[in-house]
Amino acid sequence: MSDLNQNMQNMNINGQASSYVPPHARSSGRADQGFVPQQRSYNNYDGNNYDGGYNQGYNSYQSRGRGGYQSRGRGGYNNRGGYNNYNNYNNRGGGYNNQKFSAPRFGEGKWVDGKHIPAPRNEKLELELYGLPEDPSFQSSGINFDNYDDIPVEVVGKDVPEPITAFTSPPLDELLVENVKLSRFTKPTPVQKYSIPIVAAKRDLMACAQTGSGKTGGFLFPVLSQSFIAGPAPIEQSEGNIFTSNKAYPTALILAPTRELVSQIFDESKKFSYRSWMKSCVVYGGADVNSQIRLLERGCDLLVATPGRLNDLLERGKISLRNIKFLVLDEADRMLDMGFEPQIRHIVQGCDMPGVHDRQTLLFSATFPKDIQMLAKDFLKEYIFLSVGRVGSTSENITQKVLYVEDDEKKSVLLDLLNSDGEMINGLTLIFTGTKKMADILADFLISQGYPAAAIHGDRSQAERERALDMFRTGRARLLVATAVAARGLDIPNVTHVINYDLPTDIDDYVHRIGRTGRAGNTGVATSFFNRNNRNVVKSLKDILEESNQDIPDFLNIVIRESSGSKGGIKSTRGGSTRGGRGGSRGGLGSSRGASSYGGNSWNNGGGASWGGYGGGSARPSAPAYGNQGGYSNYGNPSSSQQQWW
Ligand SMILES: Nc1ncnc2c1ncn2[C@@H]1O[C@H](COP(=O)(O)OP(=O)(O)OP(=O)(O)O)[C@@H](O)[C@H]1O
Repeated sequence: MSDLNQNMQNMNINGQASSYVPPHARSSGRADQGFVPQQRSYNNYDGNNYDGGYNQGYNSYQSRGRGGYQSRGRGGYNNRGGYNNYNNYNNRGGGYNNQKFSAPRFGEGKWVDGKHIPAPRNEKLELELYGLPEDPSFQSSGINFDNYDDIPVEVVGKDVPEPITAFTSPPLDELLVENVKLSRFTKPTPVQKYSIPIVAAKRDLMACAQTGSGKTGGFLFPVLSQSFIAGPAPIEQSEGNIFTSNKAYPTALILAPTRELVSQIFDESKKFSYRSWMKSCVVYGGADVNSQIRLLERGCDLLVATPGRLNDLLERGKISLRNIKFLVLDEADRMLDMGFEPQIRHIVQGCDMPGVHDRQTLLFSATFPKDIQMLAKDFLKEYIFLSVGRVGSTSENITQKVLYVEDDEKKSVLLDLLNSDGEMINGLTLIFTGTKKMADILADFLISQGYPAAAIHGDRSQAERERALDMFRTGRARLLVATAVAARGLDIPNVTHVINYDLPTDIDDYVHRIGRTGRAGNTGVATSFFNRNNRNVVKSLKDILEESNQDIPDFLNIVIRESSGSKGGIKSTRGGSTRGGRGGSRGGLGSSRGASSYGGNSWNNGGGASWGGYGGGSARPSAPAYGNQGGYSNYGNPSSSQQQWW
């Protein structure tokens, strides 16, 4: 890698063809011989080869239309017979009804006469849910996990509860603590340290934390724990007999932008709701709606959904939101980017969900542009704002490299990277392209060169997308070529390298893309191919590299200089010309308490969102002072164009 880097750094970027001849194109014979990728075998814990049963299991899964990643290879518990019913064991009407009508199933507890009765432990299920410690398809925390403690945290709001330092009961429910231990989580990440007591104190929360730093647990732990303690809401008589109305009445609703993300959150929720009265369901578009309805009819206490499909099911009268105690919006900025705002507003304000004072709302977002602030103003009450690290910053667990590569050299350089030491042996590599077409072309190219590659993008069917992800997770495809559809939230263990074959045009996407590696305290590498076509992000890319103490190649400065001399110049897209959502000054907040000093000025770099106006002492936050700082020019309506490249 280092030789290659040297070559790249020394490349002539003055528009002449490079003299660099990639090793694989030289007559060394490697290209002729073809590459025989080394691949670790990933067997199921029970010793069955995953390949063997995959298709059969996958198809049967599809025919049930269950949704989610059940075939993703973490033991594949729908593929093997004995456990096929585990996820179908949901009793109708959720935990409330268990007490009267249904015998609990494996791993499902019940709520009886105001008491939580957890199910007995089940060894096989635990193996399915939590895996073995050495199983690489389960994320384990890495050597830098303790470094999260050094990340500056800022908490703003009235009467902020003290953070916790360990997973203990109280404030957490005992069962949740047991499930956290089964997941081998030894201590909370910063976002979890704060979110757990904040939610326990019945407060609303708006939060932002670095990629891979445990935001999912940040909302799942407190929501599940509080629900375990409080139990389900009784169904009112006026609703009629729910056994004939076949409606689901979830207690908690989690909205997230993509099918993959909701499926992943659903999987996590099953781990942490194990043995409890809470039954999880997932619904998303692109999968058979009738199968999802049948599952909902069997009971749903925690619903993870994409906004579009949830609206559909609400319109069909299959779900009532009247019992919602917790509303979580994950990746809120991405949902707005994707044009989901009308659906979200309809779900929250236009159906039967309790009002803002009768539920708790948690909003997680990487950026805080104007429309997110509007949403927060309408959906949250006197909330606490939590930020872990600088908003939009990258984790220092990721080593970022930028190579100058002209478009027509990208394939060659990619092959070089893939052939460099250990690349195809040690971990998984995620390669991002700018377009769906390029994702297919590149995956085909890599396969033709003998590399185990799969592709995922928005034009692929749901089954194809799940299959590609599954192959990647299980290591059967060690390379996944993806569009931005895989940029956010996906938590795939053992991704050691992210390659931006095409850099994104939005620097926030860069942050999320590279955040697929270096998660949970593990280290990772992100390599980006840069050329003059990427000049729109050059300044913001340099800012990001600087902030996270990475090397800055000279060519970035050259292109910045060139561009600032040209008509219009170059501006940082960070909080400036394109999005304006990053950073953001937040004047006028009430009390402020940081776990460590936040460095004050870093919030003011962006010049984008003004986070002002929320008076600490008022019963409700007053309208944020949006500040009109000119940071939002392109932010308004990206959904249609975005979906083209997804
Ligand atoms: N307390 C913890 N101890 C150890 N590992 C943890 C802990 N909390 C979360 N993890 C693991 O860290 C990984 C990243 O967590 P998660 O996916 O929630 O990150 P995230 O902050 O939501 O990232 P992104 O911004 O990319 O969505 C997951 O594999 C999760 O299981």
